Amino acid sequence: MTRTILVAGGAGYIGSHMVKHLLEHDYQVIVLDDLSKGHADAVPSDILIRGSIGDARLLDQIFRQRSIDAVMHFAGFIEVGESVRKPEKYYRNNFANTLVLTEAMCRHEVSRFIFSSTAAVYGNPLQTPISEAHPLQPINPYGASKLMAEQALRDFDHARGLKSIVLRYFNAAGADPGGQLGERHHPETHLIPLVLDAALGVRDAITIYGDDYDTEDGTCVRDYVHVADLCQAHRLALDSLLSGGSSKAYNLGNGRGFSVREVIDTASRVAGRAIPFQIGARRAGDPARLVADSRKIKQELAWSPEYASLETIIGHAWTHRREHFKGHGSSGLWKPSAAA
Ligand SMILES: NC(=O)c1ccc[n+]([C@@H]2O[C@H](COP(=O)([O-])OP(=O)(O)OC[C@H]3O[C@@H](n4cnc5c(N)ncnc54)[C@H](O)[C@@H]3O)[C@@H](O)[C@H]2O)c1
Ligand SMILES: O=c1ccn([C@@H]2O[C@H](COP(=O)(O)OP(=O)(O)O[C@H]3O[C@H](CO)[C@@H](O)[C@H](O)[C@H]3O)[C@@H](O)[C@H]2O)c(=O)[nH]1
Repeated sequence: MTRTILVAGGAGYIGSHMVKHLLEHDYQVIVLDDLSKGHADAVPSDILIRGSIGDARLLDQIFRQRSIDAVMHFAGFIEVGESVRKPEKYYRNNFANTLVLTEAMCRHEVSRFIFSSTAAVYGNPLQTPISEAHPLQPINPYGASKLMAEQALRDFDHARGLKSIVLRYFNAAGADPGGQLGERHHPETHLIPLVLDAALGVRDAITIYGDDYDTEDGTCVRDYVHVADLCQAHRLALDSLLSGGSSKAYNLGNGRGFSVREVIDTASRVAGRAIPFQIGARRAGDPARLVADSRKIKQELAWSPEYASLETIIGHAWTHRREHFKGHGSSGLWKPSAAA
């Protein structure tokens, strides 16, 4: 039986890779995205509904018209620094609008939900690697807004039988191994695409945010996880819920940290050129080291990352970014005809 999945935020970076992955695995897909950050050309036009997860009437219409088996929820705002300056924006979109979505699901008896959460729910780690048992102590409104949504999901399960799998990504990175999709945030704040822009000469240099941390080379250490491996984890989570599995939360990372300097060195090797950098001040709110313990999802759902090497992650990002700046349209290189 073909299952139909509503992908909220499916025109964004991770969501668009997920849409492609689901279509390749014979799911029917409907994308709901308000295009506040996403790109219409990242998904097939015949499955895209432009609108907000905060629009209860639109949601009622969608759930009435289509028989939806599960919802994957990528929609949200993602910039930690902005969340500190404009907390209301994050609590409204990441928390309140998530509530609108889950309430609509309950009205229409759609009971399986996969939620994009983040390592930011842990705050400053008390120890690394970080397992799911680590205390949840976010230090910024972005992480707090995601944690509030997680808490609501626990209560919705208890009161309404909404089964959810919460996936806490560490640093999502890389691009579609087929080269058709990639990361296109505006503004881009993530390290790997910015480093590659410096390699391409699109920016003069990359600024390293602090080299006086308590790490091997003084720069921050992060756990980079390939977007395609995130997609695999989502599909395993979906299959678990569709076969009657219970609500869970899982970390997604490779369990190995790389410093900012190591990322720049690896990108230099991948791109075959020196990458100019300068040392800048620390960025507020950056923990020194974030590394995931992802054994739980490996044990329980048999998640098995295919692209764990940093070289591969950066290699795929490089392939996409180079094409993007060569002027291949807006890099919506994927023109599938698959329809829901
Ligand atoms: N990128 C990362 O490293 C990372 C790490 C941890 C967690 N996450 C989470 O993963 C999810 C996806 O991240 P991303 O990097 O793909 O971000 P993104 O900005 O590329 O994608 C988010 C998408 O959601 C859409 N959107 C936002 N608000 C909406 C609304 N109210 N209604 C409908 N659509 C809406 C945007 O237009 C965009 O297409 C986010 O929830 C983010 O918090 C990302
Ligand atoms: O120009 C830059 C950009 C970043 N960094 C550093 O590079 C590392 C990675 O930064 P970035 O790519 O911005 O990711 P994070 O701030 O680690 O946040 C990502 O990873 C978190 C989980 O680990 C998620 O919660 C966030 O949503 C996601 O954006 C950090 O130490 C930054 O200080 C720089 O030195 N220079």
